[in-house]
Amino acid sequence: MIRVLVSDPISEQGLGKLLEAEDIVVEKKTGLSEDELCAIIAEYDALLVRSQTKVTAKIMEHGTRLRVIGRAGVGVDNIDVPAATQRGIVVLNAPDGNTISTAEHTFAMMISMARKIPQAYASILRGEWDRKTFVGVELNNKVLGILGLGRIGTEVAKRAQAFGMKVLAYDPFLTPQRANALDVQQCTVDEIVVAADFITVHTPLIKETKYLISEREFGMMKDGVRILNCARGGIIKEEALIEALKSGKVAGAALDVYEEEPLAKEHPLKQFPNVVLTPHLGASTEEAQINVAIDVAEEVLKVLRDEPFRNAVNLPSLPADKMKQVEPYLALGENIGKMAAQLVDDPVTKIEISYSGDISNLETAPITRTLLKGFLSYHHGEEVNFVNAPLVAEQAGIQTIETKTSKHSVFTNLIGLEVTTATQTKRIAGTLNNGFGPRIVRLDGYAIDAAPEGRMIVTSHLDQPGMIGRIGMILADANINIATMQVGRKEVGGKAVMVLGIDNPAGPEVVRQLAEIPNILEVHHVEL
Ligand SMILES: NC(=O)C1=CN([C@@H]2O[C@H](COP(=O)(O)OP(=O)(O)OC[C@H]3O[C@@H](n4cnc5c(N)ncnc54)[C@H](O)[C@@H]3O)[C@@H](O)[C@H]2O)C=CC1
Ligand SMILES: O=C(O)CCC(=O)C(=O)O
Repeated sequence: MIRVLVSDPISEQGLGKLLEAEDIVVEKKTGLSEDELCAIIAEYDALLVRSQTKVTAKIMEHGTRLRVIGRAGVGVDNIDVPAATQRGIVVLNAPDGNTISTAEHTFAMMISMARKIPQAYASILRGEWDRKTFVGVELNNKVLGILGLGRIGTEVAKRAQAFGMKVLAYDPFLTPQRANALDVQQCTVDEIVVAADFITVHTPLIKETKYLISEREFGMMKDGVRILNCARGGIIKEEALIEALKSGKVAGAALDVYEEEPLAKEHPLKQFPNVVLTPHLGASTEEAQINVAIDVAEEVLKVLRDEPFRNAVNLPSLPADKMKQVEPYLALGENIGKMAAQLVDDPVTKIEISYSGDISNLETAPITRTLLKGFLSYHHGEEVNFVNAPLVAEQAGIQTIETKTSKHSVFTNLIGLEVTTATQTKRIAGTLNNGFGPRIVRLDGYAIDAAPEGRMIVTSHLDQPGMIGRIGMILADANINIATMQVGRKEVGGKAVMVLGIDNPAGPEVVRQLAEIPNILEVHHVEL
């Protein structure tokens, strides 16, 4: 039985697909400490969290069965993603489901701040009827600066335009065409900081965005600027914001996220009457919580069922149609990798993977990963998977190079692998042949045509009379039946290769006898 642990409150309605699956047991245990999670996590194949559970390396270390961690939301800063990658655990998020909720919350915060709605409401509750203190400002004709024009930033821009605001935006991935289509003015961070009446951030918290708005930026801003953060605490430096509020430079701030959450009971941000604070509520709508739960449950189910999935944060993400195009090549890539691993005897320093012909137009990253997995798992075993294969290669000191050429050779598509060790270079190439399935078509530059499957004896030898007979005799004496045979050579009497498909395994003794045949240069037993 597959077991899934849900360790934060996640919409039950959204988890439907997981709850209905007959081969899956879903257990909900919320509010657990790190130690409590460590004690039980070994029983589960998947862990689903929102933002409360901190999924640490220690928890993953105990999660020996863990294959996937699903985050019902966007930010994965509560998950130690490098530790998950190292362990080959897929980390998934649900990036789309709470976009509108967070954009709407940003807008609710902007209007609340501009019109002092929370402050006015509190005064009414105190029994006052004060119509002077709460004079606000309009959004109409104001300049809104958006840092980070991704999913949420874009939705905020659209809403701001509907309110008559002029939108300036900075995002390193914003193209002039997209800026044009969204009717936003593309600017630098500094240009925005200088010109904006309102500034809102919608980036992830990463090295490049930590303290994106700091003392220097506050110093450049217009007097009376208003600041919003509904993304992540730490994009705006709180200490600098507090100083700018004290000096009057900043006329208002609206914050949903903080450098430390929950916000401390006595936090200095609570002393300002012009600051609106919410406790990380951007995604807290009924709709968003159902959406993110549906998305994450569907994706986790796919990982558990070995089906293609989309939203992994520690894997290259591919749209479903692009994934479909590369899927037929995955098994070929994995088998090329596995075969190469069994044809070299000493440590590998470099792996070069080349794609030529039609395949070069595809998103080949998943094929590269499966090929690396096939190669590395021969020595590293089950601990290497699709997620951690590039990392395992890097940690093993193997340089990985991927090249592409759209030129067709004899084949319309060709995956080539060149593996370099201190003493040799081994080359294998395979193709996906319409109607014939995957074939190995080159071995060390010699033309062959072998199905990458089952057990094989692969030799390199001098092309001399009697070679095939001698090899056949030794295999016959060991009661090993030859199912298929492929020989490749470039010239009569020169070097040649042979690939024999065999029906039963050839042990080390048989391989030793084969290696002793005169003019045999190399013999390998390969099992795919
Ligand atoms: N308050 C809440 O409850 C919620 C907060 N969030 C947070 O909102 C943020 C944005 O989420 P999405 O729009 O879904 O993400 P997204 O990935 O669609 O957009 C982020 C954008 O930031 C841009 N970016 C990266 N580095 C940048 C830099 N140095 N300067 C400017 N832009 C940069 C990226 O190019 C990207 O377009 C994330 O931090 C997410 O965790 C998301 C949902 C709910
Ligand atoms: O689960 C939540 O409410 C937090 C949402 C959030 O911050 C995110 O999705 O990045």
